[in-house]
Amino acid sequence: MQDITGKYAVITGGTRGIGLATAHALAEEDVNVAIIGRNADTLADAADSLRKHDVQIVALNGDVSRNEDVTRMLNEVKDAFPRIDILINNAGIMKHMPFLESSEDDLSEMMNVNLFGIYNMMHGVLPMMQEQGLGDVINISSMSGLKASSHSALYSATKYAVIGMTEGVMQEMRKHNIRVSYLTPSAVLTDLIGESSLKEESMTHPEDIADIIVSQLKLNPRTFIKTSQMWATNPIHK
Ligand SMILES: NC(=O)C1=CN([C@@H]2O[C@H](COP(=O)(O)OP(=O)(O)OC[C@H]3O[C@@H](n4cnc5c(N)ncnc54)[C@H](O)[C@@H]3O)[C@@H](O)[C@H]2O)C=CC1
Ligand SMILES: CC(=O)C(C)=O
Repeated sequence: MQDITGKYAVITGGTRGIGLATAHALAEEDVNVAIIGRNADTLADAADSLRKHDVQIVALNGDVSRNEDVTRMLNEVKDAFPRIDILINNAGIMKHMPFLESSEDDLSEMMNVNLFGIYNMMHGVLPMMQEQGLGDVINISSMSGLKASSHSALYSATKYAVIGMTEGVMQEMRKHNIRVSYLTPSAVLTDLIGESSLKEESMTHPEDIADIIVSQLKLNPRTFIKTSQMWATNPIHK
């Protein structure tokens, strides 16, 4: 295992859910963390909650689907951090609806955040990691990126696309000692899925995904887990 103390991480969608839990877990490991969020107030609250850890915390306000925001935010990171070792592309949105009731706007809204957001972030960060000759990028897809279900056709399309893009980028980056991987969680107890038919305690919690991310980052840099699926062990209906 490697020691990740003192590394520098950027987490998109770090203001709540899986992103915020990951920010806390990394800060707990003495990793310096920059979080990205669209809402200035929630971003400030999340950053304040992270300041109990004895590491550098940077709050970046912007929308990952807007390339100009990503360029500005990465310039802010470069002013604060000497390098970026870890990029967690976590920001995502989900809309559920029957396919025939969906619109092109629904599709482009989800594509813009879930796919172009990751594209924009990787375009900005990977050249820095190539120069460093090391780095970790973890993209959050979903079980919906492996198997679509009724009313999730558009969301699934974005998450399948994340996997396709990640697989290709992974192959290009290995020779630079950059580990590019993706996770496919199933239902996680966050605001994104809203009311669930499952008992909360029996579901996967955001902290569980954060634990997996930290474990993967601690692997010796010569090895990585290309992808992993997370399931609740024994999901129980209410
Ligand atoms: N909760 C679940 O059951 C599962 C979630 N996922 C994925 O995990 C990721 C995180 O999801 P949750 O923590 O559940 O969601 P959440 O809704 O609790 O948090 C999403 C975060 O992304 C941020 N965000 C959304 N759009 C953004 C944008 N355009 N620019 C910057 N930040 C933006 C939000 O402000 C928030 O901080 C998403 O990509 C989601 O698709 C995957 C599988 C299961
Ligand atoms: C929300 C999501 O991505 C699920 C349940 O796979």
